[in-house]
Amino acid sequence: MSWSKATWQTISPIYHQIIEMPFITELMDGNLPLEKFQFYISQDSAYLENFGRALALIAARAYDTENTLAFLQFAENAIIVENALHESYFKEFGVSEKSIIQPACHHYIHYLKSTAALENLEVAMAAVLPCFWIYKEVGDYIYKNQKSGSNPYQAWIDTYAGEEFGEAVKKAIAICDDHAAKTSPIVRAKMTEAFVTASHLEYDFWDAGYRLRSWQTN
Ligand SMILES: Cc1ncc(CO)c(N)n1
Repeated sequence: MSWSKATWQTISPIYHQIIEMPFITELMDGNLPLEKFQFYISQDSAYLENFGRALALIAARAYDTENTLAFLQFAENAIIVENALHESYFKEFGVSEKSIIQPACHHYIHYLKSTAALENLEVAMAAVLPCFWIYKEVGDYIYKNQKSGSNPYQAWIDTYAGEEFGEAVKKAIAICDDHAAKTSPIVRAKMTEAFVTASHLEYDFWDAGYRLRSWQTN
């Protein structure tokens, strides 16, 4: 079995917990409170900027130009999506400019950046994979199961269920499988561990959005 198939089986319980989260079910039904969506997109803007930086770092470390190019394109795309958040969603949903990076987002982006900088390249690639793959699965799930009628979050839903994102996800999975096949069992196990950790952080990111989890300052 490929590394990616085996690893997806490992995180399957986390994925199933994610699609049952109130953030996801309410987003799907269109009744997620605006305040929660606003919190989420303001944090996701910071996330995407730093996800792009982690991807660019992996691009610089790649073993050949083909993989450098693939990760540069992923990085560029993360920045393009971040720009779209600013251009349309921030205005549409009344989100003000840059906000403070709150705990779940802070944890996730620093995990990705330190892994991209300090761990084996293969492990770094595995750490960023859930950001692609879980979003694709969640995007498709929401798209298929949404109620008919208007949903204020429709444009957001369409972004991640789209074909273009699907192609990028397939490519990222194939690159990880290729690297997993060529590396040692020890590094492969660390790849799996990184994928599991990032999957937990994906869960936590939505959970923080639903609970509006912020730094405690009193
Ligand atoms: C937290 C998070 N993970 C993954 C994606 C998809 O790139 C995103 N926009 N936000």
